[in-house]
Amino acid sequence: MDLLTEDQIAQGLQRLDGWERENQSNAIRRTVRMPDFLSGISLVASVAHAAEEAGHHPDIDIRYNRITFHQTTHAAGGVTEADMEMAARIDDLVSGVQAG
Ligand SMILES: C[C@H](O)[C@H](O)[C@H]1CNC2=NC(N)=NC(=O)C2=N1
Repeated sequence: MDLLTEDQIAQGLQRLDGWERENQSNAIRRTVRMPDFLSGISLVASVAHAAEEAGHHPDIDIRYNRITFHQTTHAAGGVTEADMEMAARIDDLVSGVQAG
């Protein structure tokens, strides 16, 4: 899959909710704060199932109730359309459960 240009990434971010460019790891990321640890883990489980379905997987950092999703295409070495699609699926799942 083709890498997106920086302009394409910037345009894609405008259609997503709370995602930002992460230059160090050539990814996009979103941090979500959940009410507590276990609701964060439930969100991660929902995202994990969606990722399996899509065949495309976020890197996930869990710190108590704060979950950061990083999306990059390892095989391409950067951000692709598959990352934008997975980010949108994560947004849908977060919208269903998020407290703030
Ligand atoms: C064979 C399989 O499709 C690949 O290993 C997929 C799996 N999920 C993946 N997820 C992400 N984020 N990047 C990849 O390059 C990737 N590769």
